[in-house]
Amino acid sequence: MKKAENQILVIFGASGDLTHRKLLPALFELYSRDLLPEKFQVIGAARTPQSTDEFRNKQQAFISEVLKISDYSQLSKLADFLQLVNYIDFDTDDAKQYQILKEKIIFLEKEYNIPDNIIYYLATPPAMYDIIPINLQKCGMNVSLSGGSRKIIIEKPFGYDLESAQRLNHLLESTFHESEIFRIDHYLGKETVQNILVLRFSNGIFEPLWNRNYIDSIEIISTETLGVENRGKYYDIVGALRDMVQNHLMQLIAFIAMEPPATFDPESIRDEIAKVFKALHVYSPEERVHNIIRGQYMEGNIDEKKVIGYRREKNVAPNSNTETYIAMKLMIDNWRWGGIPFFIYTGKRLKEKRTEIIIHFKSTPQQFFIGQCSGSSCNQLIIKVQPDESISLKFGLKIPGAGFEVKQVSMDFKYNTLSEEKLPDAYERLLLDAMLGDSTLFSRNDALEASWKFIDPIEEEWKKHPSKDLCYYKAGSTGPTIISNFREQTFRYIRNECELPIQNEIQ
Ligand SMILES: NC(=O)C1=CN([C@@H]2O[C@H](COP(=O)(O)OP(=O)(O)OC[C@H]3O[C@@H](n4cnc5c(N)ncnc54)[C@H](OP(=O)(O)O)[C@@H]3O)[C@@H](O)[C@H]2O)C=CC1
Ligand SMILES: O=C1O[C@H](COP(=O)(O)O)[C@@H](O)[C@H](O)[C@H]1O
Repeated sequence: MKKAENQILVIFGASGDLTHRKLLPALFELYSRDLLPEKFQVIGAARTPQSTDEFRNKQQAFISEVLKISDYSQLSKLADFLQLVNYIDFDTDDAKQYQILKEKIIFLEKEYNIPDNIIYYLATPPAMYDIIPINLQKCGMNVSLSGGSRKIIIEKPFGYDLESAQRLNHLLESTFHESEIFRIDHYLGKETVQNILVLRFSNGIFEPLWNRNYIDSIEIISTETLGVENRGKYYDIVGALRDMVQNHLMQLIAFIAMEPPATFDPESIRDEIAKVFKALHVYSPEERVHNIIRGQYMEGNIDEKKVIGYRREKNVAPNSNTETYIAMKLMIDNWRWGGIPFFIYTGKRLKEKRTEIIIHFKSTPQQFFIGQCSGSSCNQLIIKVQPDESISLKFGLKIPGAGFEVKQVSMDFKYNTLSEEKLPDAYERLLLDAMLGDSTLFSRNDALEASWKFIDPIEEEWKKHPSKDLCYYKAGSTGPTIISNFREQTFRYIRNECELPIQNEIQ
């Protein structure tokens, strides 16, 4: 495995949730697998006053809890890793403090003989995504005068709408080169998501079938049992459409729907992703009513424990109309997918945590056999992204005995049969790729803007009619929607979960 160049990683927002739950555990895993650069230092920066030793002690506790480390050798390895981690008190808004950060970087470069290669990670609230590049530029920290490299990783949400995304893109591109900008979407770091590309482009049997002639419809399901946790303030402004659909689920759609790239290099792949987003059918207001359903969770039970409704969550407006659930039919207006619906479902406080892609193939032209998969097609390809990662192909076979009765059976591949090792966390892969300068699994500006062009009209419509058609569902349920009839491909509310009057049902 190729090693990244020697470098320093600066994490802005180092005292926050993302750093201790994802970034530092991922770096420790890379360290344990000897994948970090030979010479490497981390500088954590945030306002909370604390010494490097205090920061290391806190991270020791966090990381061992997150990774469930208890044995002595692992704990001692963790202590060694934390020697690479430093902390400075830092306010992103205060331009003078960047000079102190610069001096710290120069000190570490000299002390550990690290060339001037710096990677900045923005793990702060999104409101700081513009001030940090501006101040880095003011202090000359966005370029290296000695031929070293600069990179910047930006967390989601990347913008709030098309205009803010364009503004942020413009600002970033005026301070860093596009090849130095890494817009992270952690779904692309998931092993099972990357495998969609390998499944499609290394197996000759799927490509001839992978189009409107053989595929009937595609479902993408991403449900969670978690509520908004301590992120009410962020979530109440954003909602499920911006939090999950605009980024993660659209990336899944892109991997399923994209054309084979000319070559397997980052730009060719990202060209194809952008083309999918540009081909998304933007609904007229009339079409929208029939193709998008939004919901919000009420109180209910998750794992037999009572949980509160969304409107009573901390930092959520008591009369909030923010959606915590989306069911949506998308169409891609191109030659491969014209007329084929992509159904997506995502929501919080649902019955189970599950992310899955189901490719429904068309049925045979005639159905000869009794029980032929209950009248619909026998053939589905199911890509289980998480948990229990697997790929299954479903088909119909004869039940032994007299006659020709058909039963749907399954050929299953489970990831845990491939290796004893647990699958790496998405952030491990993405941090490593960014350090290596490989942008394949990061979003490009044009694709992002195209995705906002699809999302914006929906949000604008909801802004005009904040509570219209908002449907409520009980926490712990399967949500308010089913596809009532796969052949007609229409959504229908599940009556007992939705408080909408019957006449509002979507036919
Ligand atoms: N947590 C998660 O699982 C995910 C988070 N994200 C994104 O990552 C980013 C960080 O999220 P998260 O860690 O949850 O947020 P937190 O609120 O937990 O952390 C924010 C961090 O920013 C620091 N900060 C805030 N203001 C300033 C400032 N003026 N100067 C310097 N540091 C500042 C805070 O520390 P202090 O108060 O000490 O300054 C803290 O370290 C967000 O943009 C979020 O949307 C994306 C996907 C998942
Ligand atoms: O980015 C986000 O993703 C998580 C879901 O991620 P997963 O890897 O657990 O599927 C979601 O809970 C969160 O609201 C969203 O901001």
